[in-house]
Amino acid sequence: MTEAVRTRGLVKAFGQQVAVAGVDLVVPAGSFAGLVGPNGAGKTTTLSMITGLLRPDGGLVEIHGADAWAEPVKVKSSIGVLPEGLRLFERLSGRELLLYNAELRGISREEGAKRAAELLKVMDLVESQDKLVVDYSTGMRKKIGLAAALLHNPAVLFLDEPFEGVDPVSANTLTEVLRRYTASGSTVIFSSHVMDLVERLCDWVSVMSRGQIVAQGPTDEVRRGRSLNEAFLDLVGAGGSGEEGLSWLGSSSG
Ligand SMILES: Nc1ncnc2c1ncn2[C@@H]1O[C@H](COP(=O)(O)OP(=O)(O)OP(=O)(O)O)[C@@H](O)[C@H]1O
Repeated sequence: MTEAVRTRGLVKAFGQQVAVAGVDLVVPAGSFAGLVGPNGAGKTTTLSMITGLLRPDGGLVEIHGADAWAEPVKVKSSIGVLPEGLRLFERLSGRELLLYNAELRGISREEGAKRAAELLKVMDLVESQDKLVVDYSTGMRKKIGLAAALLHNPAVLFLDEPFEGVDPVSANTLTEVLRRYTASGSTVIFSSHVMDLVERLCDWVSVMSRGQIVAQGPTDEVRRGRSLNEAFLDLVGAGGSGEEGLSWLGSSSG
């Protein structure tokens, strides 16, 4: 198995708060991989350390065998990132954003313009290509962010909650684009809370809880005959039963 991503003992604390407590994440090349976990499990922190946005306190990140923090230029040229919060260049139009990204990535103007036009078409953003990104809706921002992340044809694509705020038609488009991309041997890793989506799309899943990987492998092996949602609840604990407290809620006697 060729590994697209491997982390060894990845650690990050914010003051007293240990966000990531020794993560060994593995994703085989060519996977459509899901990273799932409850709120605060450490998914964003882990993805930020893998993609060079946040320096780890300890541990190792390897992308296709290269140390991401020792060889940042080499590794960053081979990855695409759709980060949480989507910090984009707001005062550029969608088309300008893609052309600027192409230039930053060292792609020729002609090739950049061609790729930008194709991506805008696939993402159904042709009509909005001259609108400023600041005026884009949430879903449009996700789509232009994904287009920018794909422009240089990276070997590995990291997406933090790519489907959040995206309408079903656009989600279908994104899915098709990503499926085509992984079918050619590239790797997608995305974080999500939507278990049905992860179960439907992903052939590999890593489950995080309290800063650690609690299960990881081919989706069918992690599910073991259950739905992914059931497996997830078993693995991370279903949390509060909801039977205690809130006795006042729903009472209409007052
Ligand atoms: N910059 C920061 N400063 C302090 N604490 C942080 C910071 N970033 C993350 N944390 C803490 O680290 C823990 C993990 O956060 P993280 O955002 O990685 O979780 P997550 O799994 O992505 O959660 P969610 O699903 O809610 O997005 C949380 O307890 C969070 O409060």
